[in-house]
Amino acid sequence: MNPSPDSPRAPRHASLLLRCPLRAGVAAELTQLVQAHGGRILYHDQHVEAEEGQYFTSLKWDASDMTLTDADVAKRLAVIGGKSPAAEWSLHYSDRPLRMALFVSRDPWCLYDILARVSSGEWQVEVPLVVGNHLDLEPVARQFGVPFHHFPMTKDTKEEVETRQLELLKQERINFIVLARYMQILSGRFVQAYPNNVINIHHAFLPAFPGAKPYHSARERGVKMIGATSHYVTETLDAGPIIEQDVQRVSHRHSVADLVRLGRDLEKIVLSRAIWRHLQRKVIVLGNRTVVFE
Ligand SMILES: Nc1nc2c(c(=O)[nH]1)N[C@@H](CN(C=O)c1ccc(C(=O)N[C@@H](CCC(=O)O)C(=O)O)cc1)CN2
Repeated sequence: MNPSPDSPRAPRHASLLLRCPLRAGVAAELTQLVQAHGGRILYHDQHVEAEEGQYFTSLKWDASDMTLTDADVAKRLAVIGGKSPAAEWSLHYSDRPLRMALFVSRDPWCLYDILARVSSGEWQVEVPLVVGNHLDLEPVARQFGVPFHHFPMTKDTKEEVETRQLELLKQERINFIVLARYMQILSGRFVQAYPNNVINIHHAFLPAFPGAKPYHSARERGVKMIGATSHYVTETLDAGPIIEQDVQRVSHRHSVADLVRLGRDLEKIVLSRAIWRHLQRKVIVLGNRTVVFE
């Protein structure tokens, strides 16, 4: 169905994330770049890490009537941000949705939650594929009309399987990957192919209880709170920059099965908040920490 000629054109929004060495005037230069060339600022937030001498900003504007080309905006940002390696920035336009791959194993709740948010239109993102190391969740992907790619893996086949996975992700122009209870440890090679673009949900309040079976460890420790943590994936297990966390009270009456049941809701909400912030271009990484704008 084609929109009628007089239907309102969707606005074209630009979202800038920038980190650069702190210097006077950088905020004014960025807002001036937008406003002097037809952009209308919709959101602007900033943060300074004084000790590291770093400036961070999240700037969003309506670019529908910009008088500069995207390439010219990028060139001027490179000058403002500075060419030093200490600077990094990304500019995303709303008419080019990000492409997200989902990696799963056997646990379905996070996959259902994500696919429901995408299929309902809550999230403007493309999900070209689901990758699973087991076939359990193929029916879930099929239910939402998303191609499922089965990559069974053992320690001996991991390198070869990851090579095929990376080829598929490149072929599908994937921008970032979500590990939705994916229970395989990614190699350093894989992680380096998507730096700070692999998001994991760990079912514990990190740094407590990293690794497999955190609910068993929590029960054994007799905790009075369980938690969930979403973080960018690094080669070191469950040690990447934290994006979002939350907790839930528990007591001696809760078995491991109870903790798993109570933890499911935490995992879904924490992972969805992290994905939403990433989609909104609100997360910048500094070392092993993040700046997460509202
Ligand atoms: N490079 C990384 N890969 C993965 C991470 C990560 O932080 N860095 N997070 C995990 C998810 N996860 C906990 O949230 C987790 C998954 C699996 C295991 C584990 O030990 N699994 C197997 C070993 C599988 C393998 O060697 O690949 C096991 O139980 O022995 C621990 C934690 C996802 N990947």
